[in-house]
Amino acid sequence: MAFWSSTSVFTSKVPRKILFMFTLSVSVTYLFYSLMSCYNSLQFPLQENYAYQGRLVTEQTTFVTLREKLYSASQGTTEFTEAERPTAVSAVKDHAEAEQRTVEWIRTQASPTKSAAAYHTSALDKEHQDFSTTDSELRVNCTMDYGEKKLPQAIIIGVKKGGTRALLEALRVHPDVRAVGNEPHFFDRNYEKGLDWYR
Ligand SMILES: Nc1ncnc2c1ncn2[C@@H]1O[C@H](COP(=O)(O)OS(=O)(=O)O)[C@@H](OP(=O)(O)O)[C@H]1O
Repeated sequence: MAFWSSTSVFTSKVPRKILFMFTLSVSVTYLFYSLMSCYNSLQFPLQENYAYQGRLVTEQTTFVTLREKLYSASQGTTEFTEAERPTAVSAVKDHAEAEQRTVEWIRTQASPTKSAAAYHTSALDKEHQDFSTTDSELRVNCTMDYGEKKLPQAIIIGVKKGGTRALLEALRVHPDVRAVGNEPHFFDRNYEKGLDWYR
């Protein structure tokens, strides 16, 4: 009595060439869908974004280093040299002034009437309390690599091909605007990662 495995019956009836083509097409299809599903993680940022992010990290690192040094100096643990002190103080002051100017600008732009201005001012103050990193939190929340992490003060929302990238690049030109390098897609793709990821 002869025993035939199902595989040998299959291969004996179907030409090997067709079987090979079928296997190949299934593999290619599988590979294609795998690439499509992880398309986002495979998206490489543009070269200029690398350059921009490099500049951003350098600036932020310098600022945080100076700020921490100043804090340490105020606590009496770090000594600035006479040459370093004026530069450090003015860098921190410039950054703080830039942040203040941005907040003032938002207040004036977003508040056409006096009552609305009062409303927005209190709302902004509340938001500042809720979301901003305080000086005491700064030492816990900031990393030396990425600087001070904050939630955004403005969000660009738009459909695909709606020109959001052009708007982002135009806003980025303003010296007081700090914009992300790539679109973070927090609300549509990364919402479950939470606010800590978003910062
Ligand atoms: N001002 C203005 N007027 C007309 N068209 C404009 C404008 N700004 C950007 N664009 C065009 O918008 C397309 C890019 O949109 P997005 O940045 O939203 O693209 S993306 O979906 O985020 O990838 C992109 O279109 P395509 O070149 O066809 O891709 C841009 O050329």
